[in-house]
Amino acid sequence: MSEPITLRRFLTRYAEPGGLDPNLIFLIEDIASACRVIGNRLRNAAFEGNHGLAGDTNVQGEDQKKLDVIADEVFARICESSPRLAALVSEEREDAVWLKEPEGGDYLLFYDPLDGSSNIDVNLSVGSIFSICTVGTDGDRDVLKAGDAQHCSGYAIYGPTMMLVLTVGSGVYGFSCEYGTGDFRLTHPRMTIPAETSEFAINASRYRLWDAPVRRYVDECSAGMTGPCGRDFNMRWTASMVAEVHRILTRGGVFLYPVDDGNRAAGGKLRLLYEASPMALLVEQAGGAATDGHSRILDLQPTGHHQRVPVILGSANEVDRIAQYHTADAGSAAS
Ligand SMILES: O=P(O)(O)OC[C@H]1O[C@](O)(COP(=O)(O)O)[C@@H](O)[C@@H]1O
Ligand SMILES: [Mg+2]
Ligand SMILES: [Mg+2]
Repeated sequence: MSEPITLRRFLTRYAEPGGLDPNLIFLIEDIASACRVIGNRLRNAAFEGNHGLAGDTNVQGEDQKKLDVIADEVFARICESSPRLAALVSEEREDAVWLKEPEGGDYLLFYDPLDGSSNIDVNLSVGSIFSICTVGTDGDRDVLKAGDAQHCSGYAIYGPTMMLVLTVGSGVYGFSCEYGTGDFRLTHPRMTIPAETSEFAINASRYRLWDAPVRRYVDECSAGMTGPCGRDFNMRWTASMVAEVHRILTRGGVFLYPVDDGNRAAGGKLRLLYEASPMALLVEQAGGAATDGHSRILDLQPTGHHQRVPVILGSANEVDRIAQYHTADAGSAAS
């Protein structure tokens, strides 16, 4: 039997023809260790009294779960000693945490320590999302990086199998955590998203709040065989972006968290730096597409750490169709 491809073996031998920077490998391995620890803390949460609210709100005014706080601390504790990591930028912290005086080529780590945390208490899949960029020049403390500047992005999914899924800019690879050894082993090489799909994911309870292009898309999908699509669609909503993206990377589909009348003032629901950009890189690397309805997500220039944006991602043909509906709607509003 051939030797298993562990995460380390993949990163050192296969991830990039010329070899990845060893300091990037150290950082990705630190992230994997943090995710392994978070997975264990989730598994033992009931015994350790870690279900429920922390009793505080985060910078965005959201109630923090105890495990949001724990996962954030685990990420920081394990990754902060990574060589050449200059700053941590967390969804749960108001400001970037600078670990050293930044030098050109140092790394910046962006993370959502626990995504989909409303699912913890009901024991459904949650995840952690991460993204890595570099410092431009010595002393540069700018962390507002556009998605195209990412060197690596990925997520851990804490589901029936714990997995780490990542891209270092050339394809998407999934590693399953082996029970017992804790090793992440390559089980899903070159994950790809089919261009066509008949499955969509959206929080349909917000129907009354949606803009016309989103309603049009969902109405057409819901009309199935009798509508303009000429085929039936399936719908899924887990309320955990990691789980939705993982499903899309596995069997295709489209995910929408659009701007609507309920979240327009905030700019949308999902965060650009910790959720939209990392997932958009993965989705594009798997052959899919990601837009805010008007622009490619990876082209968006952040204006703030915790900026929120509309997100539509997944199978390329469906994402294109939804983007066309937005263009047509903007055109008719202008005329
Ligand atoms: O509550 P809703 O409208 O279903 O929103 C669910 C969305 O919010 C999120 O849970 C936000 O992430 P956090 O749990 O990190 O705040 C996404 O994972 C998910 O797609
Ligand atoms: Mg999240
Ligand atoms: Mg979160």
